[in-house]
Amino acid sequence: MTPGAHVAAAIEIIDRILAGETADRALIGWTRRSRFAGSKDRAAIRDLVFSVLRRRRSAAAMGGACTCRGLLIGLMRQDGVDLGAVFSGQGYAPAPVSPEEFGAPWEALSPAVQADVPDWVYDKIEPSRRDAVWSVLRQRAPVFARVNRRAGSPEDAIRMLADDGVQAVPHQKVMNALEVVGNARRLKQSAAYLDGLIELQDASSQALSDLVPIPEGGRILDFCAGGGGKTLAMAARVEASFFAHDIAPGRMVDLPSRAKRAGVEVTVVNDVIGKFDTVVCDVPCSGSGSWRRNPEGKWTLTPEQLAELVSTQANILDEAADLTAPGGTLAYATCSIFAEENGAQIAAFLSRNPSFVLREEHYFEPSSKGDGFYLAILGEAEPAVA
Ligand SMILES: C[S@@+](CC[C@H](N)C(=O)[O-])C[C@H]1O[C@@H](n2cnc3c(N)ncnc32)[C@H](O)[C@@H]1O
Repeated sequence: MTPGAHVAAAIEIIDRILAGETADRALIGWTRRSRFAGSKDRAAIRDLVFSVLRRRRSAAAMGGACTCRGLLIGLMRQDGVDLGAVFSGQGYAPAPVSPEEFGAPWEALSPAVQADVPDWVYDKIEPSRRDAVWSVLRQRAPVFARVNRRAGSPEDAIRMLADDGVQAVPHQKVMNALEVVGNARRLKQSAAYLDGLIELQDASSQALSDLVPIPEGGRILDFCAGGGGKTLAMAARVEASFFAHDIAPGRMVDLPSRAKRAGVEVTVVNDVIGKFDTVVCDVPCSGSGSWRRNPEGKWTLTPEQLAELVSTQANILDEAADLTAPGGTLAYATCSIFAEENGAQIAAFLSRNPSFVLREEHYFEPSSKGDGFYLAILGEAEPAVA
């Protein structure tokens, strides 16, 4: 396929997204209808679609309209692509661009439009963080893998991946993290992945899992386990009894097979009984720290939804506090960059639960080294001896 045909395909897919389909569904549908496209074509088209979703506001402004064609024109203008070469009208390429289709130049866009977030979201973080955070979230996310140290070393993983044509390098700061720098789309077919030597996991998510205190031989509960990314990362670190719970048990359906592949034991529990030495709450949140991976979230989040999430998080924390053994640890995590889901949520929890203290707090800003996350390590004070 030519670059023009890639753009025509992206226009078709974005048309469906604008009509209400999710990006993943629209991409899968296009792939099914377009058997002629090879894996490199599919990767190039996916890249265009996700770039538009990340930069939707500025692309619409520069392309003169929030239509599928306008968005692609705006994106290409931003990237300095020769529009005449791509929108050539030749073969499968889209029709040439007329001067009326040009929107505003980059310099004329407001800061929130350049940041590619809604106005109310733009104002939510302090001015000193805005430029760095919003510009990172407009970019493509790096791909990270976690090396399962029970199965081998980072060097083993890099070698095995290279044998399958996947290039990876060690992460500068996170011990068992690799950045996949070439042929990431082959990762899930690689022997290193299929044999349980690596898992796909963001580097900040790995760093956060490494910081949760896990006593050897203790009872550890992942209260919002979802797919189990953090459960598996913690279980790879220490010998302890791991329990996974989620209000939506269907989300944990792959966890037993993933645990088996990784050579660790995790018990899935629907009814949580007893107390635990460590309770981890990786709560549902705005996902704002990982919006470059899931860019649709930044356009669909509303202030009302955010308020509802904050209230759900508070309820989960209170429930999890009751499950924490005296002297135990309650770890609270989000992939959010907003204060009300992070530090302010914990301050409110501490005022409701004076028997807990804040032991550690970690902020991970979204960057080339990982997504945005927050972690609070809380401790339940030992009851005083009379
Ligand atoms: C951020 S995701 C967890 C991701 C997961 N820890 C991982 O690393 O892959 C949040 C999870 O919380 C679950 N959840 C929402 N409300 C809950 C509740 N009241 N109790 C337990 N889990 C809940 C959701 O179903 C969702 O799977």
